[in-house]
Amino acid sequence: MTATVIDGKAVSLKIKEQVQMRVETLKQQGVVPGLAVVLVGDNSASLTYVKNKQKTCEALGMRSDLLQFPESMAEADLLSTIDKLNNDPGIHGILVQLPLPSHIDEFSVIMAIDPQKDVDGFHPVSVGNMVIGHETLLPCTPHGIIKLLEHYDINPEGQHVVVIGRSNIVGKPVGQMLLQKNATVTFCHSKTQDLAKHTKQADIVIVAIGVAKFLNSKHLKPGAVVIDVGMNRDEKGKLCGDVDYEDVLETASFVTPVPGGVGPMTIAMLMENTVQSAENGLTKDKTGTTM
Ligand SMILES: Nc1nc(=O)c2c([nH]1)NC[C@@H]1CN(c3ccc(C(=O)N[C@@H](CCC(=O)O)C(=O)O)cc3)C=[N+]21
Ligand SMILES: [Mg+2]
Repeated sequence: MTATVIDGKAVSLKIKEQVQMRVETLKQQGVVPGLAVVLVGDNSASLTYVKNKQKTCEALGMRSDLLQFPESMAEADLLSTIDKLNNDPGIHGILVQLPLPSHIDEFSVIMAIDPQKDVDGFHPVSVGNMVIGHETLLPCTPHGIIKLLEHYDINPEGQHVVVIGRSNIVGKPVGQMLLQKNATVTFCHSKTQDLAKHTKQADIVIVAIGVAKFLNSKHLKPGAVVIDVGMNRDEKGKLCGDVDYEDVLETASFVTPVPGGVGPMTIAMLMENTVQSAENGLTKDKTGTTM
């Protein structure tokens, strides 16, 4: 039985439609959700992603400011730029494109963003709230993965989830969020002994390690759900994931393609976070309390 291909493009479109409606409602109340994307340096990949985010923002009727600075920008200047955005009432979401040049400390930059506008969900306050299960802006890729599972009625409750990779932007948060949804979660990483022993027990495997076509059917038990967060270039320069896609089709029950799987969901959830932040701001203004 061939695996069902999880159509991230289609699900992301559905989410963007819902965001568009929420933008319309906000506009009737005089609020235009605004996203500021800060890009330091001219790394071409980042430029493509940033342009993609801007295009999507505008297509949904939101304001999108792109602030681009030279690679040599001083950390202090970036921090004061963020401070201005924190205080700009027309900006509800702030995203500083990573990675940053090595002379800039990423942690200080993330810490400088007002958690109310932290649409990446990278700020320690956002991460802390997510881990304890408190209302917060959730990290886009992990949240997008949860939405994909929901859309295909894949209920993580009681399921054994194996996450391979423990980055702060995908591996760690997605495991915590699935724990929050009552899954049994195993975190695997480069120091894990006998990886296949763990992955062959998994009902759901999430791969986010940046190694092209790493995971194959020998890592899986029949019927496993495979979520590929990889974003690599294969020998022909084509975008490919961390999963040997053709090889797992006959073993997995569901698999996400790269491109067209998790990637588009990341963008859609960024849009949703921006609208959510604008709605939070409105609630705060009305009730004078923070969400
Ligand atoms: N502060 C910050 N937040 C981010 O969310 C962030 C970041 N920095 N730095 C870089 C990564 C990368 N990223 C992607 C988002 C969508 C696609 C995406 O839409 N991928 C499409 C393919 C796009 C293509 O064709 O290249 C897909 O997988 O179908 C890819 C990559 C967000 N990032
Ligand atoms: Mg750095």
